[in-house]
Amino acid sequence: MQKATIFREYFVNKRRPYFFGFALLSISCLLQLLIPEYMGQFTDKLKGHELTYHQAVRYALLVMAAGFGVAFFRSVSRTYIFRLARVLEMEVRSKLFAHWERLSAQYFNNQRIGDLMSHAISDVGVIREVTMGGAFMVMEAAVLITATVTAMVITVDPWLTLFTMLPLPMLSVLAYTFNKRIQRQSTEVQEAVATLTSRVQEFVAGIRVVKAYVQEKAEVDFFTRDNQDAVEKNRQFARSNSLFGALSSGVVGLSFLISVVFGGVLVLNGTITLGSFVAFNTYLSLLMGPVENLGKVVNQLQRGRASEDRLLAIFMTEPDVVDDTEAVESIEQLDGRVDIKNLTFFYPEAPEPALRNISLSVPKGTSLAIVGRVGSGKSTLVHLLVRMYNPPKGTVFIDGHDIHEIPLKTLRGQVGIVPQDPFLFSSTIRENIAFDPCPHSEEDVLEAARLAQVYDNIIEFPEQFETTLGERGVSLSGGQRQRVSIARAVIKKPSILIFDDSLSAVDTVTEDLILEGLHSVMNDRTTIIIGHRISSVRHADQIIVLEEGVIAERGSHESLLAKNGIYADLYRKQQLDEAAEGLPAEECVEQQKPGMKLKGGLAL
Ligand SMILES: Nc1ncnc2c1ncn2[C@@H]1O[C@H](COP(=O)(O)OP(=O)(O)OP(=O)(O)O)[C@@H](O)[C@H]1O
Repeated sequence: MQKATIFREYFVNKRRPYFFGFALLSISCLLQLLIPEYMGQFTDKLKGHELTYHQAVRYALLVMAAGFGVAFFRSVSRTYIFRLARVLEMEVRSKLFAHWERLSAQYFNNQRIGDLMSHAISDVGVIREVTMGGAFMVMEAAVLITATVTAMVITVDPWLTLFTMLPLPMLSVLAYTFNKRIQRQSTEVQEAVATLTSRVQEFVAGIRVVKAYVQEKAEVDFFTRDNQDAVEKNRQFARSNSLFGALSSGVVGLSFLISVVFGGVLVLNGTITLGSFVAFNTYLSLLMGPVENLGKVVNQLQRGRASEDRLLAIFMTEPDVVDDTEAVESIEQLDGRVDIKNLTFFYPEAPEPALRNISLSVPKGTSLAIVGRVGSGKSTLVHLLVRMYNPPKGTVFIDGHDIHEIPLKTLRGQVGIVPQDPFLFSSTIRENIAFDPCPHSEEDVLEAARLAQVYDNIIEFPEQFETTLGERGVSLSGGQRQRVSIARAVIKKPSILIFDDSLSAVDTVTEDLILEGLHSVMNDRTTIIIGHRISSVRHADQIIVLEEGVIAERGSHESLLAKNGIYADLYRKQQLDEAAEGLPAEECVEQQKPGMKLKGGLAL
């Protein structure tokens, strides 16, 4: 996108409606010129004692009619132009949202929520102000200044007009001087507001952590500091604006002084009539508003440019995960065979790879479990399967297709991922579960909830599936949130189902019930499960152990125990932990659920 396209494109596309609004506004401006003319005639007649009662009433009515005409055409054109700007505001905001939706997870990793909100609200608002009030003021100033100065020259005196106009170029000098300062301060105000917004957002999202660590006072101090900073930035901005306004008014006042002194001399020596002098000063008062507005418009345009630059920077950010040119539209269905060949993956700008030389195969309908220490690359590996980030070409294959050949819509429609963070939207439980482009029946929602072992919890709420969740699902426990998140993935009946450590907040009994329940729907589908508990992964057809991005061990539960390596070590530690709690690892599940013996594979 080229520079300055938001305004340019908009004014080019809307040139006809703007021309119509401009025509209406011009009528209003021209009607305004009648008033000084009538005032001048009235004064001359009055001074010459020629004014009859009838003529006085006529002048009063003419001035009133002109006033009504001005008000009517001005308000119609204003409403018309303002409505156009509101449409632009809506369009830019929608375009921004749509663009954000196309950007990758990596983009959002590097952004503060407050900044994003400031772009969506403040910057788009400034764009609207420029095309609304700004455009209106520019049009009014252009017509009114041209017409008024012409009328002054023709109907009163060219020299008086020239001298009176002399101070006005100083306005341009002022605008130039204040130009940079106001633009910089506008950016600082936006940034301060963004910081404040981020602070509030983080505080609300992390309220439990704040309370648990008794950080209320520290948080209030941070907030107060940011709040004061925002006020100070706004104060500086307002100070520059009002100084600019005051100096502009001073310049206009100087014009009035010249008009009164020089015009008075012209009246005294008989060059112009008293009526012309009155008309001249009335013309001058008509000019004051638009000339002052020009100064405001300059400021507004500066702010508009700053906002436009920030928005263009977003629009010019190319999404790094898109359908490749080699994407094959005809791939609409996936069976679920996963092959990874010599995959080495670096996060952008990371010096070390997060994954090194990974090779593995997961046949359709089987299960793979991934274990490993914190930060060993487990989530990275599964995120690459849904192209949250781009794996190198020729490394990740599904059903034999390089993942880059699979349209994103197919890939993400057929691979269900239950993420580590079970984020829920502030809507009903039903809407959170049926969060899929494909419509789902009532029965599908209930079945998904049953499979995820959350049905019994939901029906205990007074509004059951219609229960509205607060932001991040605060009215649910961590385990319930995880299970609603599982229901959201299983309702899609994906060909590949991925659990990214998403059974950590449920007990081992519920975990087994979930896995066993899924067995019926996942019989010929592929499952990948990341888990820290051996109980989550031990039944998988194959297990890999990641260590610093490398597959350190692979095999079945039994073969890995026999190897007596990292996996066996982990297993022993977990057994000791559970024994310390008085609950032998294996006996625990089997004692609590007599008769339930998981079948081969991952019980899926
Ligand atoms: N978006 C990112 N940008 C840069 N580096 C990242 C990003 N996400 C993860 N990493 C790094 O990649 C490595 C692997 O992270 P990953 O989240 O895959 O680990 P993990 O095994 O899933 O850890 P955990 O068990 O804590 O979930 C870590 O060193 C991490 O710091």
